[in-house]
Amino acid sequence: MKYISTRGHAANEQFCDILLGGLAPDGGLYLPEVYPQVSATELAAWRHLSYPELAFAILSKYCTDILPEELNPLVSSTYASQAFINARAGQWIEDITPLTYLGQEKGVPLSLLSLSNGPTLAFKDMAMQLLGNLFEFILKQRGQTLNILGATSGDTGSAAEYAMRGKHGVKVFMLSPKGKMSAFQTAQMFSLMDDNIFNIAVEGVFDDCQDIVKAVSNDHAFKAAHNIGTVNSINWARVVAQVVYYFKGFFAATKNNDEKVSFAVPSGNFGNVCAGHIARQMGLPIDKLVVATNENNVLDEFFKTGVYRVRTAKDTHHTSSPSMDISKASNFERFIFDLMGRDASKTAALFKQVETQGFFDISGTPEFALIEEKYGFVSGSSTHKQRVQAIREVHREYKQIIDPHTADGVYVAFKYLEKGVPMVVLETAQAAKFEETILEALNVPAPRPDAYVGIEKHPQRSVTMAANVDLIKAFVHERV
Ligand SMILES: Cc1ncc(COP(=O)(O)O)c(C=O)c1O
Ligand SMILES: N[C@@H](CCOP(=O)(O)O)C(=O)O
Repeated sequence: MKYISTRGHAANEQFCDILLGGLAPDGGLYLPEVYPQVSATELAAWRHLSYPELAFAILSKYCTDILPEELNPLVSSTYASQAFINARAGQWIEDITPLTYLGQEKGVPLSLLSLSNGPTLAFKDMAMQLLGNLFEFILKQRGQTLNILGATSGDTGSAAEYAMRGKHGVKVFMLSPKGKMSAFQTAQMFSLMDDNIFNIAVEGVFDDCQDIVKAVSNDHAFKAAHNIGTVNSINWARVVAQVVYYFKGFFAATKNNDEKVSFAVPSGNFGNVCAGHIARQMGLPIDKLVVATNENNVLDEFFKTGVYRVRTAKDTHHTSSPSMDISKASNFERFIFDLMGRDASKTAALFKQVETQGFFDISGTPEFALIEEKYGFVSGSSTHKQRVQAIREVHREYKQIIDPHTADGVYVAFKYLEKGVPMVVLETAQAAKFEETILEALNVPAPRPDAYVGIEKHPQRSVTMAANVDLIKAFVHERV
């Protein structure tokens, strides 16, 4: 399998190279040159696979430069490991992503696909645990080291740091927006004292952090001299690992492969729902992909109007679903590339316009007309009040405590219920990570795994820096 850039000016690469490289050298994002198709026979055979077996079946279509006998143990040691043991009840969750059936909403089966059973209690662990093992394997094979520069709005950071702790030859430099993550998320990252982990609190918003990561990656000389890699969903490996649970969720929500399922996906950087788009392109019978945003509704606005208008830091809201406080969704470019018929020059022109004018407008074009019909995308957004209401409702009706991001998904999912199509909401984090909002909604804290009781009181270590590319580069340079 070869990988191409959405901007069309980078050499085609193999999986292991783009895993280490992250952003393409022309500033684009990598995608496979074709999406492998899953035949009806294959889909029938996959229905009964365990999570590690399914992950291997899917990943072996993409990681073609890793021998199957090497990939299989990496995948099974990731998804059959102790990493997924602690999350809820202190037991290993064999399904890894269990589906919880909530009930019938307006005659439609409604379920939660629980993705937060990994070590940091958010869906990012699903891909990040695999990335940690893949990095270690490839770096050892090549005798190289890697310095990861990442951006987080709360969950990618801790998932990456927990996955890379103690990994030989890997250092992590993680940028987060100062004071904008929940107390739990902050403590989870900043209480790590490992020598290979550096937490940098940036005076700005998540988009400033992501811009810095992209600017450093686009400085090819610096990137090469400092072995810079990335763990954000800029990195294709993150997205492809997330494709697996759409298949698992589909099988769990249906009895046979003639049925269809809709997925509601709490969205910010568009990585999670982009994985759903890839699964659909591979032939998974997905009806709708429901993009749910919070008050930072850039994506909702696009899917409703065809105008993609990014916001400045000043216009980015600090909300109670803070991990989705994103106004420049980096993976969106992958979808636009597909929507534009994989025309890299059109894609590059649109994102050039975003850089220079802050928006593009494809309303009235034949491509925009295809979005729902051909690609199944619909969208909605929620406010703080609506999220709190959704948390209360799910607790009252179904006895489940959901986190505010999942609540965004539930709220928007209700608008797209369709007879005969089960609706699966992706549960993207455990409620314990957002105690303040849970207390506001339910007056009781969400249960926490033992390992996290009192984490906010642990000593913390981080440095604060201005949102300045040169300062961050100097910081990295001094430590690698
Ligand atoms: C808990 C949670 N929900 C939803 C999202 C949004 O996912 P994505 O950025 O892949 O759209 C994030 C962050 O990415 C998150 O941490
Ligand atoms: N919501 C994320 C932001 C980064 O997204 P990513 O999927 O591109 O890593 C976070 O919690 O950090």
